[in-house]
Amino acid sequence: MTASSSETPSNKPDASTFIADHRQVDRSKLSQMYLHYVETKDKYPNAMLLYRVGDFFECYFQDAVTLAQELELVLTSKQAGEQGRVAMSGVPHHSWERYTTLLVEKGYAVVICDQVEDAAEAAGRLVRREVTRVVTPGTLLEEGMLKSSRNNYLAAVVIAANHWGLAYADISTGEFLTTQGSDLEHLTQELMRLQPSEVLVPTNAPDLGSLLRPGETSPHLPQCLPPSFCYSLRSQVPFSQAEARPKLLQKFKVRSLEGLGCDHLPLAVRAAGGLLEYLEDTQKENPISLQRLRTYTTTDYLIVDHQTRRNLEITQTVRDGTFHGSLLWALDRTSTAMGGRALRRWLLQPLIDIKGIGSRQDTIQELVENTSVRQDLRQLLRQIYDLERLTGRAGSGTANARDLVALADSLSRLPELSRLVADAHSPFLKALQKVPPILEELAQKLHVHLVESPPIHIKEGSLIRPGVNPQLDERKATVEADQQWIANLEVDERARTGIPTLKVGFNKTFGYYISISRAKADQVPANYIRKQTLTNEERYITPDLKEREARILTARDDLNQLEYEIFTALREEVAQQAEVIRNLSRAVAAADVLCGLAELAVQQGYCRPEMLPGREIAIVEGRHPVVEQSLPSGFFVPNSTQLGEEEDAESGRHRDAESEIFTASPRPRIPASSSTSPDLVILTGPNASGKSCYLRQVGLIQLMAQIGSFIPAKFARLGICDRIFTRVGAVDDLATGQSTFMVEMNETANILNHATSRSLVLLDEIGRGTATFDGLSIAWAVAEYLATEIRARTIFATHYHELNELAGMLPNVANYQVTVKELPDQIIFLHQVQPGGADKSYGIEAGRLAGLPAVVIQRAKQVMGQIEKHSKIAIGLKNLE
Ligand SMILES: Nc1ncnc2c1ncn2[C@@H]1O[C@H](COP(=O)(O)OP(=O)(O)OP(=O)(O)O)[C@@H](O)[C@H]1O
Repeated sequence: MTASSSETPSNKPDASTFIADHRQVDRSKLSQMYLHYVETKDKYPNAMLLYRVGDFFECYFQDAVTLAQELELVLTSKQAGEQGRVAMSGVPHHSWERYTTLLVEKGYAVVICDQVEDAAEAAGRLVRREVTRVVTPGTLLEEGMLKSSRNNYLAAVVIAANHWGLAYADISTGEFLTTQGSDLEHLTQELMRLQPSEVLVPTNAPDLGSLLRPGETSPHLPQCLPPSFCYSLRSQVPFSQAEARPKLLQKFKVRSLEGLGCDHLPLAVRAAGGLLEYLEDTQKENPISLQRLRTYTTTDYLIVDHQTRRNLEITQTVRDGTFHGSLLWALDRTSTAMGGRALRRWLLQPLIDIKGIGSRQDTIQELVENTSVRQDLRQLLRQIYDLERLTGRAGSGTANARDLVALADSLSRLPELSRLVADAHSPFLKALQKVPPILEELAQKLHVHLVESPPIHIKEGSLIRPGVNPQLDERKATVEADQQWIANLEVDERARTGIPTLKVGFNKTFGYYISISRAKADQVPANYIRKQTLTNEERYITPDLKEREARILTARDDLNQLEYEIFTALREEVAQQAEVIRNLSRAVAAADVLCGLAELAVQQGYCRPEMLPGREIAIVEGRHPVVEQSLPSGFFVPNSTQLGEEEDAESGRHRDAESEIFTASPRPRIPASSSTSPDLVILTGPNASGKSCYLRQVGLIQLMAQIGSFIPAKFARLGICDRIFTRVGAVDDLATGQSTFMVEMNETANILNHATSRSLVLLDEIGRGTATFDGLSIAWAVAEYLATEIRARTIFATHYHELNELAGMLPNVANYQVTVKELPDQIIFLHQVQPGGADKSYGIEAGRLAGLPAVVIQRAKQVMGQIEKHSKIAIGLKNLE
């Protein structure tokens, strides 16, 4: 890619020969255009200013240097009046989206200063240019800049002491939510869930307007904000109650914020108001159509902290951060982009409301039972484009004609969709039964007006069908007649002049011309006016030809303008219906997720779990949803789980775990243990036997159940969890300078401080990062605390067999082991979870299989024999001392 210039650039830039900082110039010596550039740059000192000059967007001064460095473009220089040469780099104007995407991905804000009038209109004076858009990571709209599979969130936070407000919006889909909380840790967790592309923070920093790229720090950034996001430092004024409240009232045309649910939440209001102001500031004349603000509470959902989401590999794997191998990968059978995004949102925010879960389950069940509706629905959904984002682009005036055609195609599928589910009785299918007639009319109108395959550019005509607008048709007919006259000219003039090689051509500089080979130049008629001489030909014009040309060009401009006006009026009509389209899109997205989950349930043989308000977690023949799909069919060994004694709803007493579900019902029994429904299970077994897999399987099944999905099991009764915690093999957190052991202890402390009897706690080893006895002691105390003080449902996988003794001391603790079959010189992994504790760890055997030298293995066995003989670890009861 080479840099551009309407002037000739110097080929070898030499930093000493040009100015690369706009603050160093003598403005009185700048030519008009550069003065305007510098003045615009003053307003956006922290953004990259892309300045339209003819067919290019150019950057000057420091932005030119950055642009060239970041995008590997040529850095050159340009004469900027008497001031001399200034650094310059640029990109072709039609590829601004691509280059802007790259810059935004690198964490830059990009200001687009476009020409807002034609160079011809300017007639010699400086062409009028204006900032038409400020593009930042959180304010992307263009299709090419966004990932279809995930939302692109812009967040805003307001922090006051230990309280916080958080608002977030995806301006491409219109989603807009706000909340408020009182523990800064919860704010961090919400941000980690959302993974916003940009976070607005009100500060009194001197460098307001700057965008901190991920990892960059500022003393003005509150400590609780994770460093992995882009932060925009904003003025505090729009985030004040005095500014934010009226802004929301005005935006949503309401008299009070009560209807939006945030009247009593001042911090939520301030965050939302500040976010709106930012959108106005960056979008300039493109209005953003947001959905009505919704207020939510984090405790309305199952709380899954970032660590747990990571450990359970919900959206990406721990090992290499890939989508492939994650839970989302295993579950996603959606057919639309909207459904894909919704499934991701659901997985990151499972429910705790049994009724809500039940509605989703009912819909899945109906689709599981009705194969033909399910298949037809999937087929139809595949033909529906991204209605949410298409509507978003229509609303903000960035949609092109292709977008509107795609929108019309999708809208016209909706009646078919509604007919398909006409007899359905589950809630999410019923939501599709009524398509507002206005949407059918809109689709019809768009189809009638727009050609089937319009071009991308909307100002160059060929968008509107004939018969739509008489004025347009009339002008088209005139242009066509003139074009036909020109087309005939070649034939007529050849006959008239007797020159068979005479041609009529067109180029941008001269317009239409008649070309004749130089050898025949003496035969040209008298009315030909010579315009250009080339090596082999002469080019002429005639007054008639020029007259037609002028008519064609003017008529074509008018025509294009008229088409553009008709198009923008259509786009405006779509924008007017944004709310209606988006409501339906949400219903389509939800139905798509559930249809995909139904398909998955059928393909993989999932069951509908019974969801209960109690504490029981009973899973019969459960499977790990991801590992199962990665293994050949039938290879995965199912395992059952029984945790948490169920409380008798009326008396609140614990019911006997041997009650009806496992005795009276013909359902398979889960393994019996000392406690048939323990709160805490100590899980032992050799390396690679399947402990981690089992542990995660239980967490994933619970999480899947709470998004309303069917689950990989034969049968399950699951009490609703308030939180899921995991602690899984730690990795050094080098970024924060914490050792493996400290990370492990921090995570364990977090669990012990926040878990409740309604939580599910999954611990994969504790205390391995320190001396054996320290580690064992901590592990023991943690298990004991969880079982007796918190009574959280816990599975504790460990190599410390000593912990098996706990089961003999505490009634709500049981031992499970993952079994292996021992042959003389090998171990066969059965992957079966059985009651009882393993008494052998096979660690030395694992070392042998891994290829440790025989002499080392031999010596290890000898040492172990000695330790076993001499060491008797005294493990006592609490009141031992
Ligand atoms: N139930 C199962 N059915 C079939 N294969 C399984 C099952 N459970 C685990 N596996 C396989 O065994 C491998 C090892 O399992 P996992 O990592 O859970 O072992 P582990 O006991 O936690 O080992 P370590 O103690 O070394 O961490 C998994 O990668 C998986 O492929």
